[in-house]
Amino acid sequence: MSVYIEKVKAREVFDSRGNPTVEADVILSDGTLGRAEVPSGASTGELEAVELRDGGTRLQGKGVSKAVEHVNSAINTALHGLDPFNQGHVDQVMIDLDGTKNKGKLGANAILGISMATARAAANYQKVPLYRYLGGTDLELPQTFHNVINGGEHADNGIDMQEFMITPVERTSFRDGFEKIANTYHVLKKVIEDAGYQSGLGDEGGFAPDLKSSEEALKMLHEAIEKAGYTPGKEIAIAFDAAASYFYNTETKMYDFEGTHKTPDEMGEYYEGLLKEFPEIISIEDPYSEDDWENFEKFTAKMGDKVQIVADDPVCTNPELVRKAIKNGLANSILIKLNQIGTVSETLETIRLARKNGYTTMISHRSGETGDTFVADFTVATNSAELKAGAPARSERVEKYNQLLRIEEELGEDSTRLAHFPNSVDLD
Ligand SMILES: C=C(OP(=O)(O)O)C(=O)O
Ligand SMILES: [Mg+2]
Repeated sequence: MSVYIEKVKAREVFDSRGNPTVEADVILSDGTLGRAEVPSGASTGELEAVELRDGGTRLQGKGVSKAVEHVNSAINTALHGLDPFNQGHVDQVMIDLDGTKNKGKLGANAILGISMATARAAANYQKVPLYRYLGGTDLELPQTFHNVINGGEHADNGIDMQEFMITPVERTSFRDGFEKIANTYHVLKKVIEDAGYQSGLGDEGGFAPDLKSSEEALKMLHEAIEKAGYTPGKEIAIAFDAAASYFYNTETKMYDFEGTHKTPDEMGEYYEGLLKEFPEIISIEDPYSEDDWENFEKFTAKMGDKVQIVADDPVCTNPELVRKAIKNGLANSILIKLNQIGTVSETLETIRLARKNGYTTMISHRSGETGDTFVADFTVATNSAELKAGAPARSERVEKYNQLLRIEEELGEDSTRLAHFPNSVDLD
């Protein structure tokens, strides 16, 4: 082996919500450095790998000094001398060292930081971009989903659904699609202000007006798309993440949604009503709670051939849970968040599993982000065709899109195919 891992180390830095997070370095024997920063969610699935925080887990604002210490001591000792090009082995050594099912001992934030930084170091050593190192050739730019109105856990307003996204659906370059998204975002600000609401921002850079309902938010998106000069569904479509675990009542098994108490069936009727009112909706994430697989499955059986149905909280990027989801027909698409499972190789396994079984995959940022653009390269490398990384505003979000602009420049515009559901079969 010509080059090996000499040393790994980590430090506490801060994320877009001002909370501490892990930055990890992998240094190779020739001095090459790979660096990565770990994001952090707010609407976390119950079964996510553990984000280790000082004085407990998942408490916003708590430090990550224990996770940092695990990198600097145990992980550093275990990885010394390993081949940085054998990502699977590096990840497995950390999984074994941790020894728990949920990475609760060392912390998924410690392990993921080093896992991502290892891939970066290997790419840097080969002097190739990360997307090229991880993905090889025959790559395509993704369709991007932009959360422009924030609700639920991501904003302090009256909207219970979490994310209202716009997405370019024309067969065009990434740059052209993104420009249309940015134009719509600016018009949306005016639509919100003209309706008498504040246009302050939520966690993912979308506006967080104090609307009373999700339907009102969708109406505003529809209006903004038209006022920006586009046809809803033709140039720009709509997607939403209901993140329904947030408004599910585990005792009554009802959905306490925007002042109503809906049965699961009534929730389904509500979604169907939205699809009728806004035919430009092409993707729905987490329409039911992570504790309500039965109704999630029922909805997919009924609506899965009409709209993309994405599973996030119920499966947490976990290959075992994704296997169960596929067997049960839970959804037709899987949301992919690296820190839900905690290593690059396990995330790749989940993606392969989903794809082999006809599920689409949407790579995702977290609501607490950093300037790290790993997910942009990762989406291209895995030909995932879909990425959600927040609004076309706020640098921790926009940096991901700017990285895609750079990648498109390198790959050429032919790399943008916009393989969007349900028209994902390229026939012309
Ligand atoms: C990106 C999301 O939010 P968070 O990072 O808070 O889980 C999501 O729920 O899809
Ligand atoms: Mg989600």
